[in-house]
Amino acid sequence: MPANDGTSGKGGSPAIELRGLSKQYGSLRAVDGVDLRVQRGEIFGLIGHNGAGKSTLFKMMLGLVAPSSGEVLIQGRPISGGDFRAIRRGLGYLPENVVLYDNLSGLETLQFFARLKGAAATQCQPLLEQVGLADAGHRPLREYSKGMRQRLGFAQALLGGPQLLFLDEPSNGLDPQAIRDFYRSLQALREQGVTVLITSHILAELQERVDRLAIMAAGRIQALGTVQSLREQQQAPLHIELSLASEADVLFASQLLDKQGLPGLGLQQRAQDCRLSLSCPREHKMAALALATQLGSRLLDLKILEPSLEDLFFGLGDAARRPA
Ligand SMILES: Nc1ncnc2c1ncn2[C@@H]1O[C@H](COP(=O)(O)OP(=O)(O)OP(=O)(O)O)[C@@H](O)[C@H]1O
Repeated sequence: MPANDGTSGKGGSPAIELRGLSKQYGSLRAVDGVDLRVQRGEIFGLIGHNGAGKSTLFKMMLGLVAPSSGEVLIQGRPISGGDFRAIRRGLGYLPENVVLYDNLSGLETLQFFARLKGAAATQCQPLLEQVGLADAGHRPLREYSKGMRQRLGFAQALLGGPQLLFLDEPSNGLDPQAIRDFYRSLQALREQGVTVLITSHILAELQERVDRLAIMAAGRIQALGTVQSLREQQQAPLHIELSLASEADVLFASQLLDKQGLPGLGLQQRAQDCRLSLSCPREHKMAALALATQLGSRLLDLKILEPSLEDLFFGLGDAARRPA
């Protein structure tokens, strides 16, 4: 494992350990030699292009798809071993596409899944309340919106109080308030020591909410770490945005910055709203700020923006792209 992957370094067996995990479908290598450790109590994000192998990786970790080679250990125990059923009982899974029966009510649906999972039926009503469906529990699912179905799917994943949660695009169809509530409940679970693996294509949503993440492409992990460690690994430039008093000041500022010739400084003038954006290598941040202070009263405001997860994803270039 790379040293700079932001691993928390907590003791004990990792919640999940993958060793050389691969899955071959005919001539397609859907997952290709993945090594990974996720620590207990981590919220771990998995991102990547369509078909990168995220769901297949999830299904192998859940024991739903047999690996072609490699090994999955859950809390130090192999998922394929004799205690498979006991291990599975400690896992919660929200699949990408939840299959639900339209004629059952929300409560009946949860009770059905509780029976399958061997969980107490008394958990169902409190779980409906937890996901904001208390008032809809007796309505048939054919009357549920997409977001309500997704919330019910989340409640289903929480049945039995799992210590490990696998959530495949859980915020799909949720409105902004529901997304916020959903991530708050993930934080609460994390504080109780629950480990959460989550996939999403909405990178801005994951950026501030995961402890670490892996970027997958073509079945492989291309980058791994905290968002900050990925910024450092990639040496991703910062964005500095200057607001100036007039168009003439924009010109003055860009000439001043140009004259200093700091290497790698990308200048973009937006004269129409008196802004100047710089893409600035990290090591020149202080020099660029020192230059900005020379602008005196011409400078009205200054913002420093760290590269977003989306910037980092696209910064990987071909390594993050879907094979043609
Ligand atoms: N049962 C299967 N049989 C054959 N190929 C499969 C099977 N399941 C997945 N694949 C292929 O494996 C690759 C990885 O698929 P997977 O669903 O894991 O990707 P993903 O990263 O979850 O994609 P998405 O973001 O679109 O959900 C894809 O090329 C897919 O077509």
